[in-house]
Amino acid sequence: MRPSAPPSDSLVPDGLRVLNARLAFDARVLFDDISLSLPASSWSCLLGKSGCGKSSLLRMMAGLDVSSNAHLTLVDNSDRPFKQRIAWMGQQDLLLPWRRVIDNVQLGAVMRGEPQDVDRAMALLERVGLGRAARRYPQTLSGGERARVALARTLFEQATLVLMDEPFAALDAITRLDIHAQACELLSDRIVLMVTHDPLEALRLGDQLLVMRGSPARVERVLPPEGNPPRNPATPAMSHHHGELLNALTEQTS
Ligand SMILES: Nc1ncnc2c1ncn2[C@@H]1O[C@H](COP(=O)(O)OP(=O)(O)OP(=O)(O)O)[C@@H](O)[C@H]1O
Repeated sequence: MRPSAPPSDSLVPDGLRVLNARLAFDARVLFDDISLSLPASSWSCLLGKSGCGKSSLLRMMAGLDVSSNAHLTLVDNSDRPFKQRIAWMGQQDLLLPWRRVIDNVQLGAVMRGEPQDVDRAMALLERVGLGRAARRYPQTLSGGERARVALARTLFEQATLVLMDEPFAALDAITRLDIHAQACELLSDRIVLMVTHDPLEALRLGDQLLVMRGSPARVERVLPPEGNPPRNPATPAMSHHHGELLNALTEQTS
């Protein structure tokens, strides 16, 4: 296996630290004392066996109520409350079928009772290649187009931290490659933490690869391949890293 390093302890300027994350359901401790650093303008991909607590960790970071025995501290150098600086993108796009695409992009503003900004929403739709679909309803779009609308809605939020829980899992392989490239470019100035089950997706997009394993789970960093994301998945180096990451995911730890 390639050299791995424990999550860095240093505070990253303009980045984010998660400190002392703990989650238990009754007597079952999923993880305890997990700390990680998420650097500014970077993608961190979180992998691990089903049930190890990846989604729960993300939900805890989003400030959602996961368990009475859930705790973590988020630290960065901004004074604005975290809840105002977090965007969420999940496996389901959660587009409202009765709202046009342009209105779905602005949904966050509507729900918060803020003024809409049609020009900015339109500019974002143009950036994801869907300017001409602005007046359509979600059910008239393909899965890939819906995912791009969800991406535009995430961008509309102007959040510093973007939490993604398997956002591309439902897409076919080719559409996924396309949207990887787009998401990578459009979210390059954010702190992204993405849960994925797909090692190749993590290797393509991750500046940092975080593997949760063990019981209670710990987080270990696995070095990503050379080069900047989005990396070409069809290279010998990627195949090599793919094998190593699969090994890291399946190796048993106490
Ligand atoms: N409210 C709850 N009460 C009891 N157990 C729960 C509750 N919510 C989640 N769990 C358990 O916590 C564990 C972690 O769930 P979580 O969804 O975070 O895992 P995950 O690593 O994201 O899994 P997957 O990769 O399959 O999505 C699971 O075993 C789940 O059954």
